[in-house]
Amino acid sequence: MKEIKVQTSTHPYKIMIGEKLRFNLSEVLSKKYASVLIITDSHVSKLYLKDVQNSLANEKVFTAVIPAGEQSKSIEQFYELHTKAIENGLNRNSLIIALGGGVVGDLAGFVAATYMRGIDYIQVPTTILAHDSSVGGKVAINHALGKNMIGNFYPPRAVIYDVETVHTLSKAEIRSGYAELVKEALISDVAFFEDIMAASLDEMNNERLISHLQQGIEVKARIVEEDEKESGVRKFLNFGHTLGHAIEAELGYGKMTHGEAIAIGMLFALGLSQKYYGVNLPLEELTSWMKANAYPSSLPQLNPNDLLAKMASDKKVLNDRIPMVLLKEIGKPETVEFTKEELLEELSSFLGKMVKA
Ligand SMILES: NC(=O)c1ccc[n+]([C@@H]2O[C@H](COP(=O)([O-])OP(=O)(O)OC[C@H]3O[C@@H](n4cnc5c(N)ncnc54)[C@H](O)[C@@H]3O)[C@@H](O)[C@H]2O)c1
Ligand SMILES: O=C(O)C(=O)C[C@@H](O)[C@H](O)[C@H](O)COP(=O)(O)O
Ligand SMILES: [Zn+2]
Repeated sequence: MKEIKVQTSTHPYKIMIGEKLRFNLSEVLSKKYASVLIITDSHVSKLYLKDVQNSLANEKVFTAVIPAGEQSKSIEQFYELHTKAIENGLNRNSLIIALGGGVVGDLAGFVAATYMRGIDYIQVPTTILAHDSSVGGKVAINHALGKNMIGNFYPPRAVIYDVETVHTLSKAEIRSGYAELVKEALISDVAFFEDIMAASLDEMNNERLISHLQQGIEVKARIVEEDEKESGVRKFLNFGHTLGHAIEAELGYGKMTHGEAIAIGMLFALGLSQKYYGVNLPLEELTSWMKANAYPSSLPQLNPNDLLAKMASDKKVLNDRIPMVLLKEIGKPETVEFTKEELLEELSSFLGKMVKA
């Protein structure tokens, strides 16, 4: 097992990465809790809930199973989970366990952040994407007008990542998770990026997968330690997200996976970076890799003005300009502000190509 420590303003926590960790949760909990509520979704419950329940034989355990999918990051589901917590008598000495991907992690983390003004929770990620979402304490639900609009920064007590679980993911979910690894590579390290580009998602060997997950987590953990509340370098973790989030909201949550939307957002951000800095970036290499790995290469017709309106309500926006994370080169991200008019031209041309592709 590998351990990565994260220091936050409220408390430090450990990310434990290894195989079969889901069978030993009790052993890694640092304290005894009055009760535990495991929140998971309808797919993950069938695969891993029993293992986790059995590993907590000495605790009083309740479970809540939400419908799988992005639409569960909703105010209604949030309220239902609070009802469940109250009905089961959870108190300030109770623990919430988020067992699943980023949807469960973001939602359950936000329930933990708000139940009785905040109780402990741990992340037990089961998707590749959740190497990112389980670390850093961003917890949230969506609003029809924007992604993750209702949330908080609320770090978990621990992240227990049993990497064996990702072997049951569908190809679409592997793709989605790898988009965030590509993001972490692009903002940090050319060797990491090239190692991903050299791999095929269909033939990924376990050792390489674990190495990518560990590298991605290291990148994320170090950024979060430096800037937990996103006033500076944490914005770089949003590379590809300004457009990606707008696409998710415009298409309707869950129509495209988070990672696929972010992958499209990264292509846009790379093209914009090339033009803005007059540099060559691996836009073609990434486009070919995405094609080889069956990422969506086209988009339904979307109105650029509607997308821009969503981008203008992004959390990074502080005035009437839209901050975009760009790359000067791999590992050298910067935030650059654009007017809506400047972005409209770029976006219209990008979307034109995506619709035709
Ligand atoms: N908080 C953050 O820092 C952060 C970072 C990145 C993404 N996110 C959020 O994460 C969400 C996306 O997370 P996700 O991609 O994990 O989606 P998800 O949680 O919806 O999981 C994807 C699908 O895979 C299924 N699944 C989960 N684990 C499985 C397993 N081991 N085997 C088989 N199926 C499994 C789920 O039931 C679901 O159908 C988005 O809402 C995004 O905004 C948050
Ligand atoms: O941890 C971060 O910071 C990120 O930006 C990670 C992103 O991958 C993630 O999708 C996050 O939820 C986006 O946050 P938001 O503040 O743009 O909603
Ligand atoms: Zn993301």
